[in-house]
Amino acid sequence: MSELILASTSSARRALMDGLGLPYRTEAPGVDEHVAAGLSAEEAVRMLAVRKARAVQERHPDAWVLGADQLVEVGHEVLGKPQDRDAARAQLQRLLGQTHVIHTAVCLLGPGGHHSETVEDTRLTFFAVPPEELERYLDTGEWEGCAGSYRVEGRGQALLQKLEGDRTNVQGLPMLSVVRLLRQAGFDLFARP
Ligand SMILES: Nc1nc2c(ncn2[C@@H]2O[C@H](COP(=O)(O)OP(=O)(O)OP(=O)(O)O)[C@@H](O)[C@H]2O)c(=O)[nH]1
Repeated sequence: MSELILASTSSARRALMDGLGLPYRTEAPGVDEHVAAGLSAEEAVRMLAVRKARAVQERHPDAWVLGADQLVEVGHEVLGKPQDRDAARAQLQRLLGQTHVIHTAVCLLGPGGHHSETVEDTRLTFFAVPPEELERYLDTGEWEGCAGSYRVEGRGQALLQKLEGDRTNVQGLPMLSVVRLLRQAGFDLFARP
């Protein structure tokens, strides 16, 4: 198989791919992540995952390229990555005591016009915790770089009352789906190095 590129700057996505053990490298997609207003969260993440993968594939047309994007949906609001602590506080105040959905899209592009994609949802319910506990969680800094301002594999799991779906999907890549897309594309996941 020609090389596999993860079109991502996300350390969490890199950690998940490292766990799979396939040879790959990362490259920043370098795309504008704005999408038209009025798109559903699922439409937006799908569009952005394809946009990221295509941007890298244009630079490396013979490679396999995996792109991903994630948004948090709570009620009718869609949340991305917070810009600062105050934005992270506002996001978490919206999530505490509620159920929200993480939508993560992945897109696999390959030689010969291969294009496969999927969107996975994970539902999470958070405990309602007092403001002082929220401030202590913000002090961990886990909000930085995370859609929804928490890390499900870190101290954020102390906020978690219920999780329905693929936990890795919350971290940034739905690994059950990533494995399925790679196998369907013909990858040997235990190839000799
Ligand atoms: N470690 C961790 N990261 C999370 C969690 N929830 C969301 N994230 C990260 O939040 C980010 C979602 O924003 P995106 O716009 O999809 O991705 P990004 O960080 O800009 O990275 P790119 O792939 O380069 O676009 C990703 O990096 C996810 O890995 C979590 O529970 N744990």
